[in-house]
Amino acid sequence: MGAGAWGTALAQVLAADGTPVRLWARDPALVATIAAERRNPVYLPTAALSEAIRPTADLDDLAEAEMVLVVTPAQAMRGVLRQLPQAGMPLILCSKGIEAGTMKLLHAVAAEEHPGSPIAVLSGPTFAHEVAAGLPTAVTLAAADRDVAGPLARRIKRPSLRPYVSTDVAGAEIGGAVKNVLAIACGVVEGAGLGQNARAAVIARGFAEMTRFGLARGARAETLAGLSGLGDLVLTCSSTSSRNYSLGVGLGRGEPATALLADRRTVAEGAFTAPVLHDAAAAAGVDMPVAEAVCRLLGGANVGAVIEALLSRPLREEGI
Ligand SMILES: NC(=O)C1=CN([C@@H]2O[C@H](COP(=O)(O)OP(=O)(O)OC[C@H]3O[C@@H](n4cnc5c(N)ncnc54)[C@H](O)[C@@H]3O)[C@@H](O)[C@H]2O)C=CC1
Ligand SMILES: O=C(CO)COP(=O)(O)O
Repeated sequence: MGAGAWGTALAQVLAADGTPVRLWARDPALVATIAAERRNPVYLPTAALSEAIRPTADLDDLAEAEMVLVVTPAQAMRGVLRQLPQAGMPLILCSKGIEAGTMKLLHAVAAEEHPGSPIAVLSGPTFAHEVAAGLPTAVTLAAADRDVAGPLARRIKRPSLRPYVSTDVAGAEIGGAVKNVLAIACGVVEGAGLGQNARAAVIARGFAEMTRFGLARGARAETLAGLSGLGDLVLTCSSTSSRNYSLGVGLGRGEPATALLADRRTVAEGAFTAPVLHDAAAAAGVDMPVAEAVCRLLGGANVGAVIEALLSRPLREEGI
């Protein structure tokens, strides 16, 4: 469900061995193009798509599915889930974010919209173009019930896709949501020319923020230090393949956030997560200075002033 870069890549890795996969896109014109060209020229132009992928613009076509992978932008998830037939099939949430307004993690959103469906979360260091190309990738597959996560993991594993099972759903989600905001911060470091020492500092202190917030919201530290937390943080904080990192590079160069966001066709989730995270951290009484700095930059604050404010914070002991 969702034919952006990530939904298309997941469809491809699952269908590469001939497993039939329906790929839902909301845009019928994109569905027609994917069916005709066996490519998604808008969101994943480099990947040749398997004949086993059947694109559709009709959510009713998913009613008979063995499972549904939900891969819309995080803020669109509730609306699209509301239109999906209530067929009780497992839902695997692959998007990364926190719902604006409610501050809910996406598994809670899905459970509200589909109370009859088992819910799982798939998250980790996974650039879509690499997954579609069959390059080796490991992910966290989390569900509250191990008897849900285990069979799903066995069903989606492929020679190049290795799921690790977890029962820490909140931890798997928080890592993916928070790292997008921290990836913007690392992009800012590059764009502002602050050097590699500074980037490593942002990754390490950002991880401390992720851990503080995660623990406050019921996550386990070992999950945050795993694929869906630290693993994904390292990936997206060090590559311009990350849309979030690239957005940060622009901000660091002093380009206005409004113009950078208006220019994007693809989603940089961190820009939507940052203000929600700011509110959620305040509600949980958690200090998140790096995420807060990203929020200020997205709101139009001056780069130099934001960096100065971060560096002049009172000294503290290292640790979470
Ligand atoms: N691209 C990647 O490498 C990865 C992305 N993700 C996550 O997957 C989610 C989707 O990301 P991508 O596929 O990369 O996005 P994308 O930017 O490539 O495509 C977004 C897709 O969502 C659709 N869309 C936009 N608004 C919508 C709405 N209101 N209702 C339904 N569909 C809507 C667009 O038409 C498009 O098909 C995000 O939460 C992202 O953080 C997770 C892992 C890897
Ligand atoms: O989540 C991702 C890789 O795991 C993709 O990162 P971006 O959304 O920053 O491109």
